[in-house]
Amino acid sequence: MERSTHMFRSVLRSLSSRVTVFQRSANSAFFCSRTAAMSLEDAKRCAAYKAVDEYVKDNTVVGVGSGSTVVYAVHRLAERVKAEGLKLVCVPTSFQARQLIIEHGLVLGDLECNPHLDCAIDGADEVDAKMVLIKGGGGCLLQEKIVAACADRMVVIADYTKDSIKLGQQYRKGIPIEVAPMAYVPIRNKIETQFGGSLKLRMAVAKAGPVVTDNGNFILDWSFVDEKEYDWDAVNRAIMMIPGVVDTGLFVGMATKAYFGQKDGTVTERSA
Ligand SMILES: O=C[C@H](O)[C@H](O)[C@H](O)COP(=O)(O)O
Repeated sequence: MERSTHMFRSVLRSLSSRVTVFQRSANSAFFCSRTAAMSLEDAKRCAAYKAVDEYVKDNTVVGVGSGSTVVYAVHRLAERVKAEGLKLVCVPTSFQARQLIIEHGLVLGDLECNPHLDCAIDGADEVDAKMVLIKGGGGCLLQEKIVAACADRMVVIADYTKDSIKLGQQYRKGIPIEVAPMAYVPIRNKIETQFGGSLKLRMAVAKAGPVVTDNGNFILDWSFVDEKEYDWDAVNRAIMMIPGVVDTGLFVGMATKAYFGQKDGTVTERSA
């Protein structure tokens, strides 16, 4: 009995050092307050809430990205729709995003009915100083790139671990490349010969064999050469020319704004 009371008190103590992450200000906007123990999840949430509050307006079409940070953006979209009566149409970038939109009671759109978006909000695996992104850690790069290309602006939401000067500084899993299954070996060989480094076929975790994307393709993760200075725009274009390559996780010249949630509850910004 004494032991469980002690455990309950220590859980309460640890929670109370962290709960004041969000407060509602007088004008009902949310902001992050600083606490001693901001977690990575708190940092993601701060960035996501700020982006949604600053970029999403009434009567607009919003692209909903994929991954763990986007979950917070969808929470905030749902909160604002409820509180402010915003009229939004949400276009998903993956099966995960589609489920999030439906679960939160948001209006689901698609590119057939909504080919023009006002803004796309998405996470990233890494963002460099020039706003070149690596995306596709969750295998959703193809639809993410298509949706972002249909939006007036692409806004990135991320925690501080995604913020880099140079690609590869933070994200060590390589650049994801979505490929037609039959072509993965010749594509792997061509990229290794032309640009160096090595490519690995991404394997599934709770399934035997490779990861199969929402589009029925495979993913190659390219560990490029750290010491080399790559022109990512040129590299992206060259890889896209290889038959069988469906798309790359290199997003060059697409994102206009990035929000990075920090350890101390602040959010830093970068613009293209
Ligand atoms: O395929 C996944 C997407 O590109 C994600 O946006 C990216 O992996 C970042 O995800 P997270 O917010 O979970 O770090």
